[in-house]
Amino acid sequence: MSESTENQGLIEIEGLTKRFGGFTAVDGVSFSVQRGEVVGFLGPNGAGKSTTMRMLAGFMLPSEGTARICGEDVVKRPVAAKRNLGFLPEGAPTYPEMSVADFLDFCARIRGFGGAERTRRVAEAMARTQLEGVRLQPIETLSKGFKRRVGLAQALLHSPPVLVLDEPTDGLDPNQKHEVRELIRAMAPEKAIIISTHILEEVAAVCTRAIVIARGRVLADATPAALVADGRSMEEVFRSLTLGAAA
Ligand SMILES: Nc1ncnc2c1ncn2[C@@H]1O[C@H](COP(=O)(O)OP(=O)(O)OP(=O)(O)O)[C@@H](O)[C@H]1O
Repeated sequence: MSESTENQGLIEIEGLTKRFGGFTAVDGVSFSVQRGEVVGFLGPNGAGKSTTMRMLAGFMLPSEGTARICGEDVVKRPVAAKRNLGFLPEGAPTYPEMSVADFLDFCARIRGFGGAERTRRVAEAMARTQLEGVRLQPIETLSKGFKRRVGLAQALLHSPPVLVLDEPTDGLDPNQKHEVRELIRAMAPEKAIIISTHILEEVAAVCTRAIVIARGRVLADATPAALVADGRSMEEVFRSLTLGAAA
């Protein structure tokens, strides 16, 4: 990574736009994320959070605009960009018939790890997401929270500097939510992390910055403390921003 890339931020999004036919789901979104930042991506259902994250992760082509990870354009240099990225998509991991251990081993192989290094990485990812107890169970037989954690383990396998996590605590019980938040906090100093969430307390608990979007547009981009500086609760701020946009 060059010095100029380091100064630019590990994530750089400029004018990102996605149209589905005549409908604009993401509308000129721009922001950058530096190492050490945990950005909470907030917005009502259908605001464009997952679509933005999918474009950033190179899983969906933008209609306009660019996204770069560690300076690498996700459309022009997808392999280089994805090497530096861990992505937790919405929902459950694919390959439901595979066991947790086999799935993670398969992901590690695709990431280019072999031998003892691959074994070590799979074991470490399972330990960090507390999956050892279900390591031999087929993914399709797991509860929603466990499936989520398999997805998270897959995103962490290669220790990427950038993490894009779409609702990482969705479906987890309170103890597991706590564990995942602790894990995100522990990794934060070394990485640039974006998490989408509907849980406003999560933003105060783990995020250094909050970006609120509605109807595909960024409505606020500030620290959680700045958003509630006038004495309102995070819920009140969220409602006034997003209901205003829907009017
Ligand atoms: N493949 C697609 N084809 C057509 N419309 C789509 C497609 N994917 C997303 N959309 C629409 O784009 C808008 C944004 O969806 P998106 O999933 O990004 O929202 P979100 O903020 O992640 O919502 P949620 O909080 O419910 O997960 C929605 O209106 C959705 O119906």
